[in-house]
Amino acid sequence: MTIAQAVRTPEFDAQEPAPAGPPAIEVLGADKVFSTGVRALTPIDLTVNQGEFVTLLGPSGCGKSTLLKMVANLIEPTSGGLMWWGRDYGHVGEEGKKLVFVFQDPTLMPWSRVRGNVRLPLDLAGVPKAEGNARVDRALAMVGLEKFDSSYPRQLSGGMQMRVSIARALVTEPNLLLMDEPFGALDEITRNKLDQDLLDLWFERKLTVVFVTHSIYESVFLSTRVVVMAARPGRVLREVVIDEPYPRDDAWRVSQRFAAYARDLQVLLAEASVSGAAHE
Ligand SMILES: Nc1ncnc2c1ncn2[C@@H]1O[C@H](COP(=O)(O)OP(=O)(O)OP(=O)(O)O)[C@@H](O)[C@H]1O
Repeated sequence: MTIAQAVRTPEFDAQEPAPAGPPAIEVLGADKVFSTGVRALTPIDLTVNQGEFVTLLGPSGCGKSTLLKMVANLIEPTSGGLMWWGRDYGHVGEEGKKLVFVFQDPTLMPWSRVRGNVRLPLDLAGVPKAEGNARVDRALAMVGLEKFDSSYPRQLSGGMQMRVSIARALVTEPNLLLMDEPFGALDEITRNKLDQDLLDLWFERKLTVVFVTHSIYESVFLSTRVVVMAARPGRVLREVVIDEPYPRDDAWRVSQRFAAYARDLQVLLAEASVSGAAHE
């Protein structure tokens, strides 16, 4: 019996199938061996359905970012493959299907005001100015920065800069948001606030999100499903459905069910570390 099985709570066993939207992303036996010889991922099978909020949780080096970058088509699998909305990557963009990647570092242009930073993807795509400005206004309102459109990045806090980065992603009107530890560098209060705002945005706009984090609490707060990964070699250890209705708020953070999920994931992460060490 594994440690995780030994302490499993009722919540843990009461797993329901993931939300039933059609697949947005299918990872089909995709693995990754880098040219250095490092095997970052063993073959992964994972489906993210439309409308889900899926979090990849695991110890450092377990391949979370590698998997997310494969989903973003920023790196190719060594073998196996992926499908985006049931088709290959060459068809992304058809029928209005778009994905966008948000990094931990907001990577803003320091010489450009907030409005210019958010408008960048539209300028690159040749969107006419009037339409672009209207879309920038909408994106800034979504992240609560409409009064800061003339500020420079250096005039903003770290949390506000991250909001600009999210607005720059939303201005492209994506269906799928891929986020690699977007709030990892922020203090806990700012992080909780941004988690709440992101969740509200996801809920209202019916987005699909794949989110990478080290934080158990963040994963329980946000996710419809947590994919726990283990290292050396990187693999999926377990998927846990967080069976809690939305919208979620601070009452969820302090509930007993939240604590039970967090405890179960803590045990699973301990198992992930032990089994990772066993592979060394
Ligand atoms: N471009 C690369 N070339 C060679 N090895 C790489 C490359 N990118 C990642 N790796 C290795 O692949 C493994 C998985 O890395 P990855 O960054 O995906 O893990 P992670 O779970 O996201 O880690 P962290 O939580 O620390 O960001 C690590 O051993 C890492 O050193």
